[in-house]
Amino acid sequence: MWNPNSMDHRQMEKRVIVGRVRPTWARNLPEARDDDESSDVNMMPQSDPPSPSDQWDKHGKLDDKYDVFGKVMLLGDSGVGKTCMLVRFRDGTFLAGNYISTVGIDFRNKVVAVDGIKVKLQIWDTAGQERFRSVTHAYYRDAHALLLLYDVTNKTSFDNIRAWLGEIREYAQDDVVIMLLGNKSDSGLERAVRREEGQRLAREYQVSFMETSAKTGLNVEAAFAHVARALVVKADPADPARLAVRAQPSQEQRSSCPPCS
Ligand SMILES: Nc1nc2c(ncn2[C@@H]2O[C@H](COP(=O)(O)OP(=O)(O)OP(=O)(O)O)[C@@H](O)[C@H]2O)c(=O)[nH]1
Repeated sequence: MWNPNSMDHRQMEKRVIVGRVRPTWARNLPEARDDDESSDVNMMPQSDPPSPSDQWDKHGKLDDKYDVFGKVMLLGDSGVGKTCMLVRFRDGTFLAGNYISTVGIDFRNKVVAVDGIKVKLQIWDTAGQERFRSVTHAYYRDAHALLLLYDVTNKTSFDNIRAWLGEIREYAQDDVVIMLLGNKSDSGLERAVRREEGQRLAREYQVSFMETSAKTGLNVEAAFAHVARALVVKADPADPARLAVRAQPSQEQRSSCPPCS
C-alpha cells in the first residue's frame, strides 16, 4: 500500500523536536565554503528555490574541471536514508541519530573519475514526504539519473517502490538512468526485506540494484560510480562495457564467497 510517510514513532518524535522550518536549499546555502572544491552550492540565489532547469554555467561557475555533467536525484520514502547517502558520498561521514526530515529539495556537487573521465554529479536530495511531491515532480524532467532508495528494515518503503517507479515513468525522461538501492544493509536482525527481493524487483523493472549502507559506507561510492559510468555511456554509447555493476562484496559475501571479492 502506498504510504510515503512510513516511519516509526521514534522518528516522528525526533522530527517534531528538531524539524526544519527553512527549506533545505535555503538553509544550506550560507554554509558552503569557497574553499570547498567540489561544491558549488553557494552559487544559488538566496531568496528563491533553485529552478528545476537551472544550468549552473549561467552563473559562470562551471569550468573545465570535468568532461561529463549529470543531474542525479535521490528518491524514496521519508526516512530511507537519502540525505545520509548524499552526506556519506559527499563528505564521508554519517549523520547518526540526527534525523531531520528534508524539506523541499537540496543539492550537492561532486566530481568523480570514471576510467580517467571526470564526471560532475549534481546530486539532488528530495523530501520523501508526500506533501513535497509536487515540488519534486518538477525536477524529475531534468534528471539524468535517479537513485531510488528503500530501507531494508522497512517493508513499506520497499512496497512503495512500485509506486515510485510509476511516478518516474510519468514525470522523468524515458532514457533516465535508474538504480534501485536497498539502504541500511548494516541493520542485521532488523532487516525486513531480503536482498533477493530487491534483486527480483530490480530485474522485473530492468534497473540496476545494490544494497547500501550510508552508516558503514558499503556500496555508496560504488552506487554513484555506477551512475557516473552510465552517464559516460550516455555521452559515448559506443562503450556499454563501462556499465557493469561493481558492488562491494557484503560481509556475507566476503566470508562465504571469496571469488566475489
Ligand atoms: N542503520 C542505518 N541508519 C541509517 C542509514 N541511513 C540513514 N539512516 C538513519 O535513518 C534516518 C533517516 O535518514 P535520512 O537520511 O534523514 O532519511 P531521508 O530519506 O533523507 O528522509 P526524508 O528527508 O524525510 O525524505 C536517520 O536517523 C539516519 O541516521 C544506514 O545506512 N544505516
